[in-house]
Amino acid sequence: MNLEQIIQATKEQMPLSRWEHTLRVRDTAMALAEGESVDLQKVELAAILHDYCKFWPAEKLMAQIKENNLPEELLLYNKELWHGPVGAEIARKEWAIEDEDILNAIRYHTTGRPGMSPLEKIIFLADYIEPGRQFPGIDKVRQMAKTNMDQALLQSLDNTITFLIEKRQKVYPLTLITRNYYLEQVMLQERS
Ligand SMILES: Nc1ncnc2c1ncn2[C@@H]1O[C@H](COP(=O)(O)OP(=O)(O)O)[C@@H](O)[C@H]1O
Repeated sequence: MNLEQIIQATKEQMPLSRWEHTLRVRDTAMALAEGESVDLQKVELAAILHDYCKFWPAEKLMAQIKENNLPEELLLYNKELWHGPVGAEIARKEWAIEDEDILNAIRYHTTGRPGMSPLEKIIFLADYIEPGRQFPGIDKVRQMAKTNMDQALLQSLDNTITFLIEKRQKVYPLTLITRNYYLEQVMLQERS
């Protein structure tokens, strides 16, 4: 497995604007990783690969979900949720990435999950706050991410859930469970 080959192949999966987003996610993730006990090579690899399948056709993603026995419940929700879990399978099969932490960072970068590792949190937040993102409340999350990643996660999950409710869209239950988990974590931290 060679990073240059992975970079080239990833670039070929997406339009230039999404590749530029990927590079900003990598840079943001590397900055968030400062002072955290994470392997920077893993941060870079997970960031590069996180959107590998983002522009694959829905039929191809659907076939991969079935073929790899991924949760079929995903098919009942927004298509945007499919590329993370499929991306993790592709990273394992095409790029021989066996590191579960990297695979989980790719797998859960859109939905989150309770008990995320530092690497998973970094990729989730970097995707959310990279400098190309512009929406109300983003600067608050950027500030939080510098001092307390759990608080930043909670705020970004709250924002996403509120956004989906306002758009009258279904919320994937794992994201609700994740939000409740991080609310508890933040409340415990505030009490201690
Ligand atoms: N828990 C969820 N349930 C349903 N849809 C969701 C959920 N989380 C995110 N989404 C949808 O996915 C989109 C963002 O997915 P993401 O992987 O971050 O893509 P992008 O990088 O293009 O923002 C949101 O705009 C929303 O429409």
